[in-house]
Amino acid sequence: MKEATPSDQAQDTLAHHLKRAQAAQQQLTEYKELHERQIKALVECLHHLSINCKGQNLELDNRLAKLRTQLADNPDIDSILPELTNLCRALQNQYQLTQREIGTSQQALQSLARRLGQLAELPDQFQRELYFFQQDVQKPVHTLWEFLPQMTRLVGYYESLLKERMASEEPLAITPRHRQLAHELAQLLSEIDFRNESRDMIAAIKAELAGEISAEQLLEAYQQVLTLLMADIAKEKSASQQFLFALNDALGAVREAVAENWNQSLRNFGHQREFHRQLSTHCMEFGDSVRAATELDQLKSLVANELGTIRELLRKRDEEETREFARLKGSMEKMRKELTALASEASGYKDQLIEQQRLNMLDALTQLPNRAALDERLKREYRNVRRYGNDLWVAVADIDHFKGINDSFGHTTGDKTLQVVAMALKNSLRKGEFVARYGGEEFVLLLPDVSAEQVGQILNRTRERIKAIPFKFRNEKLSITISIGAALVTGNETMQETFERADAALYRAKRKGRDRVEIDS
Ligand SMILES: Nc1nc2c(ncn2[C@@H]2O[C@H](COP(=O)(O)OP(=O)(O)OP(=O)(O)O)[C@@H](O)[C@H]2O)c(=O)[nH]1
Repeated sequence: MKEATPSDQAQDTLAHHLKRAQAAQQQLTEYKELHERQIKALVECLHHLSINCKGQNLELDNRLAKLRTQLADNPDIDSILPELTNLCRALQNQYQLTQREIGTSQQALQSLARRLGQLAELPDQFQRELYFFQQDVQKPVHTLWEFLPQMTRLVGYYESLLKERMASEEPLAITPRHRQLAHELAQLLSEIDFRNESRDMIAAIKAELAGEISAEQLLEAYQQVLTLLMADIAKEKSASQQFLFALNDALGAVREAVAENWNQSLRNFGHQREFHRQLSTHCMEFGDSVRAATELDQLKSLVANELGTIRELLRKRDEEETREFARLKGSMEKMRKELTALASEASGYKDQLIEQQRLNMLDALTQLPNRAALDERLKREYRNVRRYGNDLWVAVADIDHFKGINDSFGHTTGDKTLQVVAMALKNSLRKGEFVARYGGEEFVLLLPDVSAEQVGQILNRTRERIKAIPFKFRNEKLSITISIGAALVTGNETMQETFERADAALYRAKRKGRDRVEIDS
């Protein structure tokens, strides 16, 4: 066997190294491919993760979007390392923030659960569940996913309780505001004058408003009153419409009759002219014939003939005139009837309007002038004060402890008391004086041309008179008293200012023990 030369040995070594180099090269290529696959998978994973994290906070969103762009452009980990470091910091901050938020929300859930537990008449089972929930909600949770079911649970409790409460149809609680509204509606009803057919219903609503009314009943009362008011307005509107239609028809008929008369007059005028023409032709012909006649007999016969013709003409004319007169009479009669019907319609409507106007100025319960009437009267009186310097006293009278009468004997008794007091006030007036129901149990008196001394005497007399009325409620004898505050109108103040002074005097009278008159000085 031939011995290997050094050169052979060197060649073998080289071949061996070459092989190893190739193997290493192969390995490197495989490693690079693997690395690229891993980077790709990592990039994809980061991409999905970043999309999943989206929406937590703006800064994080911006960083993730930047990272996604960098990874898509150049998935070189070295170049994105600084951004990854920033991102890690932002994620850590976000985690801490989420923890804090979850903690706060858990506290809120706990407080809501506590408040829910404080509601009256909760079923035992519900109370128990709520207790366990409050325990659970105190345990720490680390992610939103752990927290969300807690929230859902509490929402479920609220929902089931709501369903149960709604099913039991518990009435809405009545608040002081509801009571105030009921009172205001009752007062309004006293001031409006409804049609006779609505009065029973209004009385029933008033009685309901005076008692312990529920929120639903109050709403229903408002709805009923609105419906009645709408019906009244509609009736009023239709009455006016009917009157206008009747007026229109009557005027149409009158216009026709006038036109017919006019045409008739024109025809008459034509007939008259024709008659005169015929008569004058005959007269001329007759004159000619008379002048031509030589014999007396001829003349006689001519005259007789002519008289016959004239008589005939006059008869025809007479007949025609009789016919025309009858026609004219008929048409005048028709017109007269239409006008009479219209006049009676108009007068009915006028009465209705006057009655409505009167009712609008009267308080329905006491039949005293109402606030609108008072305003009108005050304007007139104030003008007189300004123009002639007259004295005018404004007095506000208020029944004492009236609420007590309503509360003890009922609203209907209260209403009757108001009527009696109103009548007494009205009867105490002298000529030129005025009283109105101002609202509720308050009345306003206007006393012109009296001195301060006289006004005190007059008002005290009225007060005593009312006190002396022998009221008897459920066999209990009672005397009703009133307090009065009065103020003299001064030339340069507004009505409002005088009223305020009279009101302040009334308040003083109440404060000083009621059943007295206080004059603003
Ligand atoms: N019956 C009835 N009561 C009314 C009417 N208008 C108002 N009221 C009642 O009048 C009462 C007025 O009460 P308050 O303002 O508290 O005064 P008061 O009880 O008269 O007491 P003082 O004025 O302080 O002496 C309320 O209870 C009203 O409901 C009405 O038209 N009819």
